[in-house]
Amino acid sequence: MFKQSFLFDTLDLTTEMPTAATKAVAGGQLKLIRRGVLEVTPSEVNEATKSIVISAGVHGNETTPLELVDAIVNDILAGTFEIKERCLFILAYPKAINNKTRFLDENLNRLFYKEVAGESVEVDIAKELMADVSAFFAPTPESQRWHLDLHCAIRKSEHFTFAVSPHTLTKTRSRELFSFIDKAQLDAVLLSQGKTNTFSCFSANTHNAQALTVELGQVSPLGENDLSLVDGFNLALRALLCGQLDTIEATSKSIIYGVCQTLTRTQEDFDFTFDAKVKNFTRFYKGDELGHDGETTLTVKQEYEAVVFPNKDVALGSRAALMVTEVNACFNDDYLEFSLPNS
Ligand SMILES: O=C(O)CCC(=O)N[C@@H](CCC(=O)O)C(=O)O
Ligand SMILES: [Zn+2]
Repeated sequence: MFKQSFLFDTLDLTTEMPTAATKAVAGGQLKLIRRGVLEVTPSEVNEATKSIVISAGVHGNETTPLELVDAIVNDILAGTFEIKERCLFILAYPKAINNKTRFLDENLNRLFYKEVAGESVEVDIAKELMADVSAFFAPTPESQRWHLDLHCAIRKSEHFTFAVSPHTLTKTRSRELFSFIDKAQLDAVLLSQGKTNTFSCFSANTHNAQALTVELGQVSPLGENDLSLVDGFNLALRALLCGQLDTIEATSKSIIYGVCQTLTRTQEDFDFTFDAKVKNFTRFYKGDELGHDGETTLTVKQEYEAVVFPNKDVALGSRAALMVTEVNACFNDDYLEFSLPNS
């Protein structure tokens, strides 16, 4: 089906990819929808079959997920790994991956919303990917829809792996999804409180999918990743895809944080008080000054707030950091509910 592999054929923009090519494998069929978008269907599909989107490469310099996905597809083709759920594997942004940069014109992972407009490479990609995911989820029960959008963090982190759970008004934080987070040995999970127009947010809000952005360590060049550092995640992901998640024991509980502030850059004159190389989840305490946005001083409001994804140079109107704090969460009717301290 591929000259080299799903990943390296996708990245080889000098060669056409035979869209709609199919290949039967033990226990299913692979169908190349288009460059970078591969649908794998198990031999048996019923109401209980999950439909799982696994996306990687939304940011071109985040390469661990690319290597994990390529290894899974290689094993399916080799017949050594048999999926039992419907899967859509996406390698989202070949040009940025080849360019070894996060994006070319603008951040693709802020463009996943229906009314997206404008002229950029990324807007076109976002529209195509939303259409691919919508087509994949269309014939399926909402309760069986999952989307794991795999990323890496730009900076070092107090938590090497963590997930971001997008905010929705529907039941998209299931006990099963959070059991997966624990079984995948993700150190932490952030509960968003507002729309973020990310890929996982699109699937959760538009298709009521159980969806996460997953951060798998720190960015490094393709082929230079130590995949052993995300073994726990890889094993749980593979167990999920072959319907054997219940064979995986959770050896620890992920710490649950709530997003208590989203710091947005609205002014040219924007800066933080802390060093640009600060680790994700570095803590600041009530009253601490975090920085300024024009004339507005940014301060800590909770007893403590930990900073995640700080980037003072984002485009005006974009998210410059998330501030999070630990929350008490519980499951009500098998869906997670939480409240911020003193809320
Ligand atoms: O390390 C960073 O600053 C960014 C890493 C990354 O790409 N994270 C995602 C998170 C998306 C979300 O909030 O769900 C992003 O910024 O797009
Ligand atoms: Zn990313």
